[in-house]
Amino acid sequence: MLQSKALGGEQVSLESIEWLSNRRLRLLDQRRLPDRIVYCECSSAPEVAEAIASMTVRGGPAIGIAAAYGIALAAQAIGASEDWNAALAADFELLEGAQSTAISLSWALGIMRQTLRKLTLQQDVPARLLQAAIAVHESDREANRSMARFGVQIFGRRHKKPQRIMLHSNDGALASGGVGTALGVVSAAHEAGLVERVYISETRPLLQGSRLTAWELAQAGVPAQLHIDSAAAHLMKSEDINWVVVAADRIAANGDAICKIGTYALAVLAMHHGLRFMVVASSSCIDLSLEVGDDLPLEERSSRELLQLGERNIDTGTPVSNPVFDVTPADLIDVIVTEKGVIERPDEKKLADLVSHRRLH
Ligand SMILES: CSC[C@H]1O[C@H](OP(=O)(O)O)[C@H](O)[C@@H]1O
Repeated sequence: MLQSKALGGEQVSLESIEWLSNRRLRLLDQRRLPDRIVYCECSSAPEVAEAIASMTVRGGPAIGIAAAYGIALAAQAIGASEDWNAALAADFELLEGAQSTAISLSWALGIMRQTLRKLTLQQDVPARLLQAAIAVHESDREANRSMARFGVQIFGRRHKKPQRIMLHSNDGALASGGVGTALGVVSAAHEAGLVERVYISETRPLLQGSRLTAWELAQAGVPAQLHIDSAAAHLMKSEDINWVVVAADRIAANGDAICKIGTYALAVLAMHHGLRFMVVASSSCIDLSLEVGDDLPLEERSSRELLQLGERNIDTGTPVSNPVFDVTPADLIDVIVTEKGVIERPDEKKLADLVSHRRLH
């Protein structure tokens, strides 16, 4: 069990998602962290869909796991049916529509659909769907461990001295079913003595970096400092940083990575300043049906995220653009770390090989 302390000092589990025995899904409300520890309990698929849309639960893998449990909740509420596909159709559609960028959502729901197709009416469908959701959760936990191992090997193999690493957004335990993707690699590398310092960008407008990553790394005892997003270039120029390490919500067939808004800028800056650029994501994030990253419509969120400053409304009537993801071209990515192995200088063939094999190494 991953533990952490809230700002008030009480011990808190970093598990952002927990299935409770009374057929409820408990979510750590990530909007309230780090100063408030608030849980919300879902008992239906619509409640889970709302938790995803409102970013109560966020982060690609965590969203997929929550959606899988959402189907389990729906099946338990139905109890018995002569036609489970029809009975669950609306819940699947609602959950699929809750977020459109993180492929983990559609991937997890695909696993649930696949499970349902293999079940017969003589079987306990609600129980089997819950088992499938638990398996989705556990497979992500294990994938995180594999990615952390592969990432540490890269740092250990290439570098004699501990590294300085820049992070963006939050891709740790809160955003996953285990230790996280990019943050899992960084935490494991720190335990191996391979991290000198981490530079965390606050990640406006929802501050995934300053609220969540800073909180996770403080609990892990990783030396880190926080900066505003627009300080990244200055720090790369003046601080001898070695790596940028990020997660991806989706990876196109040619290796373009769709990640949190601001990641593309960091990749361009990393190229200019001679830093290496690592993307950490499970192989299920690779979308071979998406030829290039720019083919994916990028999500925009409400202008309120920019115009509501605490109690203050700073709306001047100026039109707002609030894209929440962007595309980092494959040629700016040095290495993609997945649970199956590592791809250096990603390209279409290497990604297709990775997807078709159980493991690369
Ligand atoms: C891929 S998991 C972490 C993922 O979460 C962030 O997005 P959001 O906070 O909007 O869910 C960011 O895109 C990271 O890539």
